[in-house]
Amino acid sequence: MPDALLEVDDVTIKFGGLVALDSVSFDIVPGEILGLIGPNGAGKTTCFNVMTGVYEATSGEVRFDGTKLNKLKRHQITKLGLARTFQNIRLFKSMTALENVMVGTDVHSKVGVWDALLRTKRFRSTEGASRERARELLDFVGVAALEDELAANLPYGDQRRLEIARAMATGPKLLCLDEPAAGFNPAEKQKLMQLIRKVRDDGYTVLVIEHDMRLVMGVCDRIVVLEFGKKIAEGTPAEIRDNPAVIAAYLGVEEDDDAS
Ligand SMILES: Nc1ncnc2c1ncn2[C@@H]1O[C@H](COP(=O)(O)OP(=O)(O)OP(=O)(O)O)[C@@H](O)[C@H]1O
Repeated sequence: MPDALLEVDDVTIKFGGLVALDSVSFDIVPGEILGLIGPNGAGKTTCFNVMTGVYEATSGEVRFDGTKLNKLKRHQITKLGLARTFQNIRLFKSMTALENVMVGTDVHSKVGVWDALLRTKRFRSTEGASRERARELLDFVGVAALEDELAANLPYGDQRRLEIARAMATGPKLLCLDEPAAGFNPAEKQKLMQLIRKVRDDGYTVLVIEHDMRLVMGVCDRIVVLEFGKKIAEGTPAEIRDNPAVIAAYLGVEEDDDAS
């Protein structure tokens, strides 16, 4: 396996008496689509949050591209190359689709406030490049025709796609999608699977948290399964599908429950 892009190394997170993550370790390698799954309350979002700087690990560490993330702020983590979308869409609703994506491209911009106020040459050329990149990304996710629409007016599925474009605009090495299929019908899920594969084929590494098993099994190269804050399995979709501990976790029965 190539060197890991992201390493979750023996991470524990406690909220008071509750252990939300219990000595969890796994790697994400460049170019893969990794799925993080588990029943409600298993710790998936907590895991996402520790990777993206929302929470700090109680013990253990997360390394991204060799850099320890524990003490970094969210924007510093974004600059390192880790971007995410949210379970509940968080677009700038009163900005257009294009503007939403341009905001993402600003992460690496060297343009300062004075450049913007005075509309300097540097500002104009950066703005032009940013607009062009944003257009490419809108086209990539399939919402190019809606670039001038306010984000709030986009159909739900297109808002989700726009969020992915905005996250991609930050130029991430790792793109983390938090329940991207939430609220989708089967046809939209199918389109989303194609988009996730296309994102990976374009050179990105992808982490997906998702409840929809068909989507996870259909799109992921590897899957990590959490239950009650612990990693209970890791493997290919076929391995996970047949894993007794995973089946038991999803059926809500004990592994050693002999039903006698
Ligand atoms: N900020 C917090 N303070 C206290 N407890 C928390 C906090 N965040 C998460 N938890 C708890 O940690 C546990 C794991 O929650 P988490 O949201 O990570 O699970 P999940 O697998 O993402 O669940 P779901 O699929 O329902 O989103 C839960 O018991 C939850 O109540």
